[in-house]
Amino acid sequence: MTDISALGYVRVRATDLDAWRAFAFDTIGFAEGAGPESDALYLRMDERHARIVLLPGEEDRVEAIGWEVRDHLALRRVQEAVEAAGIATKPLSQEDANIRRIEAGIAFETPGGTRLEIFHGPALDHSPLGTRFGNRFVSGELGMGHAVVPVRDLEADYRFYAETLGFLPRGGFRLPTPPEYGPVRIRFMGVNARHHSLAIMPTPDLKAPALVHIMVECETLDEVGQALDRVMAKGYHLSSTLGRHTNDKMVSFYVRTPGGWDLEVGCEGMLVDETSYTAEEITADSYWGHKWDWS
Ligand SMILES: Cc1ccc(O)c(O)c1CC[C@@H]1C(=O)CC[C@]2(C)C(=O)CC[C@@H]12
Ligand SMILES: [Fe+2]
Repeated sequence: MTDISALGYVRVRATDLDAWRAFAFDTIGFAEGAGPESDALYLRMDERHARIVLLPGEEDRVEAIGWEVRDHLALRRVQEAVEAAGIATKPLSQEDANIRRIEAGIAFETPGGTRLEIFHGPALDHSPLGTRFGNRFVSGELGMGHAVVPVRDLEADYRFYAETLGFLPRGGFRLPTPPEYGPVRIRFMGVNARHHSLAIMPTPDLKAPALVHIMVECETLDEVGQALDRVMAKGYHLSSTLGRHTNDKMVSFYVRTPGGWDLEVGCEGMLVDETSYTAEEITADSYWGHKWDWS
């Protein structure tokens, strides 16, 4: 089993924080968290000070994906494994750890160039979670949700996540590419009972680190439906209609964030029992729904 226990946080650069404010707090129902970086926006979902951190920037891009480990021993094991794979790691400075409200962490890049941070010891925010609509998120030991990341060389990153970091393969989905390309798959990977905390998507023309989507899970279908109502009423671009995925059984919709990537808002995700699970290939993304709008 992997030392990585959950998706902890995502830090992104954002060009339009006012748009993010209206989207995150008034539409989706994140709570506003507090933090030391002036002008940054902290999206809170639970007792962590923030799960998504939006930093003012010249462009919209992902800065780092933070993966949580149990303690400093696990952090050291991950660091040794990454170094042994020939990838240099850097400890986060005390200042960087303070900013993230964590005890300690390291940073490095995957072979494909995604910046990862591995951390332990998050400091908790015990103040009541003031979400605008009284909505609740499913996180805790399942982590904040999942991230889907585009990678140029899928095999290289897939092997790194699986063989070096110990992520568990949780199946794939073949993209409808021409047969002469050979099989091209989105790969799903998990680190706990959440079906996937990460998916990597082959993107041959990728130029800079990016995000395809982040998924957050609501406690109830009503919360998802109410968020969908608000998204529609306010005229956000619905990237995909409501539907139920075949692998994690999640009922979700996708909305285009002010950052240009999608937020997947879901509920009813299944829990994986590792004693009996085998990684499967799904042949449809959904049982129903999920009609994509690429415009
Ligand atoms: C298939 C699937 C199952 C569970 C998920 O949480 C999930 O995000 C997906 C991916 C959905 C979707 C897809 O399968 C085809 C390619 C898509 C449309 C993308 O380009 C982004 C999301 C992808
Ligand atoms: Fe997803």
